[in-house]
Amino acid sequence: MSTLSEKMSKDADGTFDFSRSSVGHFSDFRARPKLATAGAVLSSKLKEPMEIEENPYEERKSLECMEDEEEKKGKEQMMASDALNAAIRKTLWRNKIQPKERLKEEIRERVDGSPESMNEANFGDKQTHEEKSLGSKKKNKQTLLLRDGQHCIDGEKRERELVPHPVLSRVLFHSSASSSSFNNSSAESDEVFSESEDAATRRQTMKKCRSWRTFLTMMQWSKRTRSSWIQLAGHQGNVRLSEGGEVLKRFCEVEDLCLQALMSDVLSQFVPQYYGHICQDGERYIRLEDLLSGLKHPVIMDCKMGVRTYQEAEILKARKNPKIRTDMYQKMVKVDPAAPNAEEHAQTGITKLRYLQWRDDSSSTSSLGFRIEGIMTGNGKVLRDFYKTRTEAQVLETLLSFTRNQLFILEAYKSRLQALSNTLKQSSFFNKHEIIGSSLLFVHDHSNKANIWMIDFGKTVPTLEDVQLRHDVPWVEGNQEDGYLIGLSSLISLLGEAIKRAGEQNIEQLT
Ligand SMILES: Nc1ncnc2c1ncn2[C@@H]1O[C@H](COP(=O)(O)OP(=O)(O)OP(=O)(O)O)[C@@H](O)[C@H]1O
Ligand SMILES: O=P(O)(O)O[C@@H]1[C@H](O)[C@H](O)[C@@H](OP(=O)(O)O)[C@H](OP(=O)(O)O)[C@H]1O
Repeated sequence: MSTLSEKMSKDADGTFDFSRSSVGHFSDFRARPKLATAGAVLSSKLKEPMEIEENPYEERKSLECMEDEEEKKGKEQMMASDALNAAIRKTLWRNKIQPKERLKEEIRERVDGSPESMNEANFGDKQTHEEKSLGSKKKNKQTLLLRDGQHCIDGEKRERELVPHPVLSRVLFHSSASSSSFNNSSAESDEVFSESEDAATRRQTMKKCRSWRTFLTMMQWSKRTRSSWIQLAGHQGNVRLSEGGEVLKRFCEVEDLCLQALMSDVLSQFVPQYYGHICQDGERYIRLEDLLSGLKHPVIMDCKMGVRTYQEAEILKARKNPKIRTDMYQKMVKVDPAAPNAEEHAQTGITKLRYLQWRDDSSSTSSLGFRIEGIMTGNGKVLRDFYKTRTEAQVLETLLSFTRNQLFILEAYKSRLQALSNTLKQSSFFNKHEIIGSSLLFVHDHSNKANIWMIDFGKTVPTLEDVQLRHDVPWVEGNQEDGYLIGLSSLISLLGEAIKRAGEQNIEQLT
């Protein structure tokens, strides 16, 4: 089995030229202060605004659409404005804060007219707005309000009924339906500007509308980066990106309940924002924030956490009703023809439990408490062959290749995991759940933005009343331990080792 660096070095375009990248980034690193937390690392990496040069045509086109000089000036000023840049950067790559604080911040932003409120609307807040809008506007379609306020649109091809911010909807209307500039006297405007508003207030609001439009134009550019969205691991076809930019995942009640609980837990800052459900063509989906949003050429790694990937219930099921799976036998033979025993060869089948246990043992799951499921490199190459990446040395090599020895990416990842470790200690969700088959999604891009998120709660279940999990002790049947913290501490220590190795290599290359 080849290591990741071997696989990468096979790339014809030489994208992964370690010597070049290492030297460059080392000097970068030396110039930066040592950053203590992921938040600090991230904010220090968010200096670069969106890559406007990516779509010069779009920029020109949108500028042409602006009719009056004032508007052009407004746009230029807005583009130069630090505040907007900060808002966009934050929108593209937010460093999450607690939901309550977020809600307060959003309310403030809405009052101030900041564009962020559009993209990062709090679930409850957005929901209320959607419901209100749905109630007040008589739509020509049947809208069913489901439990928890989620809505499901019947007989309609649209993905969801998202009603944006009132001012924003006006901007959308104007920018999409007509190329004319904003017109105070239009019927549309009348809905936005109440009769009691004086001219000054109107002017003020118009200014905001323009900033909204500028923001939307810039969001259009960021949308371009979506072509690099990918479902890296898991059941293929289970997860996809909607037209509206949300991640839609096939509905699973177990996962849905977890996500709901997580939104009000301290762990929410490590979990994609959950927006409820949607029904589409008779299929139900969970709506999630896209963690790759705004990233150009994202580099991703999916690590499945824990010392086992099967629930105790699956053991009981396998004993009671052993179902022989030919597909799993075939997958096993493909990786290791010698893995099945004589009986399994004879029946050309194995049970799912046998397959999952074999997967755990031949990868680093059983020994290190996590395994690498897949990696997408910056040039879009997808690597999923980590079945036999088991030892610390193999994982370390893979981590170095994944990050291309970039010290500050490694540092940011390590800090983020340390923050996760601290937060897990305070989390009541973590305290009360057995977390099986959940992943950590590592994401960074060429502009040095990096983050790690918890995803996939399809096999995460509440523990029984009398069970108190530690998460850091070995599993024996019946103790329900998942070994999540074993995996986390292995990852942290391997990242520490990778930082050391990358530093040494950088020094070697400099001397
Ligand atoms: N919110 C998200 N934003 C961006 N990408 C995501 C998001 N959620 C999932 N993905 C992508 O989809 C992949 C699979 O996600 P997930 O693990 O939730 O699916 P799954 O089918 O339940 O997996 P499994 O079969 O391992 O249980 C991830 O590796 C990631 O690439
Ligand atoms: O990654 P691999 O080697 O392809 O193996 C799959 C992986 O273990 C999934 O986690 C598992 O789904 P669950 O997590 O839902 O159990 C799936 O079982 P399935 O084929 O029964 O869906 C396996 O096929």
